[in-house]
Amino acid sequence: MNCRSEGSGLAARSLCWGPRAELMLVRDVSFSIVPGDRLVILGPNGAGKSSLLRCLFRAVKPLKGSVEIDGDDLWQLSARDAARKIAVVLQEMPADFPFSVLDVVTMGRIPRRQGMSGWTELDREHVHHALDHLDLAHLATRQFTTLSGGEKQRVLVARALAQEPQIVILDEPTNHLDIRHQLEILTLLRSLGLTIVTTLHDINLAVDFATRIAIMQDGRMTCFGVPSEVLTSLEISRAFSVTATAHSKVDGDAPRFSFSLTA
Ligand SMILES: Nc1ncnc2c1ncn2[C@@H]1O[C@H](COP(=O)(O)OP(=O)(O)OP(=O)(O)O)[C@@H](O)[C@H]1O
Repeated sequence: MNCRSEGSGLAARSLCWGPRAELMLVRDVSFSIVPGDRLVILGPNGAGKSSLLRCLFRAVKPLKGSVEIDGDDLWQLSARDAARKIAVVLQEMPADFPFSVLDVVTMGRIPRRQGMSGWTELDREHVHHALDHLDLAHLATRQFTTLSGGEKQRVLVARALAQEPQIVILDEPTNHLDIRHQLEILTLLRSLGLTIVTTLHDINLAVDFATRIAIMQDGRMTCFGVPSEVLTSLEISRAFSVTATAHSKVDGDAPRFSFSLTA
């Protein structure tokens, strides 16, 4: 079975959202990515990154503006169609979550289920393929709550893959992962050919992973573009209020950075 897919285009048009009209957490955000793009959203704590993601995967409805998938307004799609197109990997998971790893990954198939029918052979194939892909087959019968943070993270990515989405949206997918698993998960995501939108706090990981970078500050997208253009010492220093020093820029690639507190 092949996990590769085409991905979908995704766009935000003058997007605004907040829990109430006088508290806007996403302010007039516009961007557009094409199928197969990997957009990394960077920004300081509280900049509105997770709030923007929530708009993109239809958890909250924009107060103004719109989100489009392949030119279609996200809110004109049925919830089921949206769930088939977009898979989401978040941090939060209830502590009392009495399911096995196999159960959790199988949940990724729910948007693909026909009526009240049981799981098909195809469903099982996708689930086992996703478990194998994330090196989780040996944990299939374990209770999800007994896993380490890194193992849980891999299960949630496997659930997303089992869904056969065109777009995967992830909030800090490398949290809890050791450096090897961070690199493995980003390499895997990159190999899928899907459209990916993710937040990351590690700017140097973002350099290698992203085809597009966005920087958010105070609810606004202050920069958007290819990593080599957006990730400059000046922009990073400005956004994060630190001194960012660029190292070893080669052949038009974005450089790596080291950081220190600004005196
Ligand atoms: N429902 C809400 N009501 C009030 N304030 C909220 C609500 N949701 C988020 N906030 C606040 O809005 C700001 C942006 O939150 P958000 O989680 O989008 O930021 P973030 O960039 O993802 O931050 P982090 O990097 O710390 O995860 C934060 O100050 C947060 O406390």
